[in-house]
Amino acid sequence: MLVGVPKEIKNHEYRVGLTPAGVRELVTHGHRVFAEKGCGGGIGIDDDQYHGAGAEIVDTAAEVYSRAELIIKVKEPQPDECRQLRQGQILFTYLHLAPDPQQTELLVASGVTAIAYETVTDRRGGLPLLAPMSEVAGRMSIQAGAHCLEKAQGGSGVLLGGVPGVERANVVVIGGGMVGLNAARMAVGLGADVTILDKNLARLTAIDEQFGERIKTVFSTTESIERLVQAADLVVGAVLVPGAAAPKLVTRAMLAQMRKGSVLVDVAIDQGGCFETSRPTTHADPTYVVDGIVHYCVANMPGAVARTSTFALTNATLPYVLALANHGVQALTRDSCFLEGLNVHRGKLTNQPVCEALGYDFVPPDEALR
Ligand SMILES: NC(=O)C1=CN([C@@H]2O[C@H](COP(=O)(O)OP(=O)(O)OC[C@H]3O[C@@H](n4cnc5c(N)ncnc54)[C@H](O)[C@@H]3O)[C@@H](O)[C@H]2O)C=CC1
Ligand SMILES: CC(=O)C(=O)O
Ligand SMILES: [Mg+2]
Repeated sequence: MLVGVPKEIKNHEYRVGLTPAGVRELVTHGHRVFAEKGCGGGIGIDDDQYHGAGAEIVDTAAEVYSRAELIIKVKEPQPDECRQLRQGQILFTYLHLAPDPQQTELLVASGVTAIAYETVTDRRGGLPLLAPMSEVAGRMSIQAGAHCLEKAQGGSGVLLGGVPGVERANVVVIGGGMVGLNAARMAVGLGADVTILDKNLARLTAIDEQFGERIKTVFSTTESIERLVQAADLVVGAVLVPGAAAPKLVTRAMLAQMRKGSVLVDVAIDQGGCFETSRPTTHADPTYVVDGIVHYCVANMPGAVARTSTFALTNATLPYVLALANHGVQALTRDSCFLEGLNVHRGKLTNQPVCEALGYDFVPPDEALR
């Protein structure tokens, strides 16, 4: 198969969908890889390394899109990228369609087969291609939050771990999955007082077993969220209902009860955000203030630590990339968990929560592929 790797164009996005190690695997399996000039430059991998691994370096993204049958990316295609996709081509990347009607419309119109990293599942019900970036974003959420709490950033001037004689900060993490667990781990490490909420009791039990008395676990209801957010210095939004738009769990009214300068970090922003007052921001301008509360809502947090993130992501995606290159869309029909990644195929929308969020007719993925 002809595989293409364009350079990412989203704001401050330096990750790349395939490393030279991945190129080498593909080439060894008889595939050809077109890598856009400079695609790995942001993480210190130069064109010579791609070329040495067997890639053909092409000058423009347009050339990658016109020649490749399988496009490997990191972020959702931007409108200019969507317009270069075509029927018969496979796109494999993060999509996050539920909060993004424009991208959805463009992908449907293009006829492309679009497979979303974030909805591929595994046999244990996990999200193997979201997990590595959730680990990164969860860990980053606490360092971002700690920075936002500084006075110069508009924060309340609270140090997460306190010091002897001065109490530590209250960190509340809503959602105890991959992001939440990693956020909690960092917050505990910095000495904060950490509470984690989830509505899945099995998650709370697992966290309790792992952390013991170092973390408080609380069942997530409107009442518990309202009560805990009031006293929080830093709230991390880490919920997910796979594929669906995130539920709005912290309302604008709740902000009025918080101390001015407290911070909300909405990691779930890529699914629309779980705070009523969230809107997506970029690494160039990551925060804004509503009712005295600092909001950090960057939709591609791992892009800031692009080198770590690229290796973490491509370690997870490579087996799937190889399966697609070897078998085309048949790779999906051979593996029901991989099939759950299919979001768009030849003008049909094949992910139910996305259809519900955006008002499209749902076509089951196996039916769409028939
Ligand atoms: N902004 C960014 O750069 C990044 C964002 N993300 C996003 O972070 C979000 C979380 O991802 P993961 O932790 O991997 O998902 P996950 O599936 O591992 O965990 C989500 C957790 O939320 C819980 N949950 C659902 N509804 C809830 C509610 N009403 N109250 C409390 N908990 C609730 C679930 O039970 C689950 O334990 C996703 O939207 C993901 O796309 C992930 C990586 C990077
Ligand atoms: C998961 C995601 O959206 C990201 O890594 O940017
Ligand atoms: Mg994102």
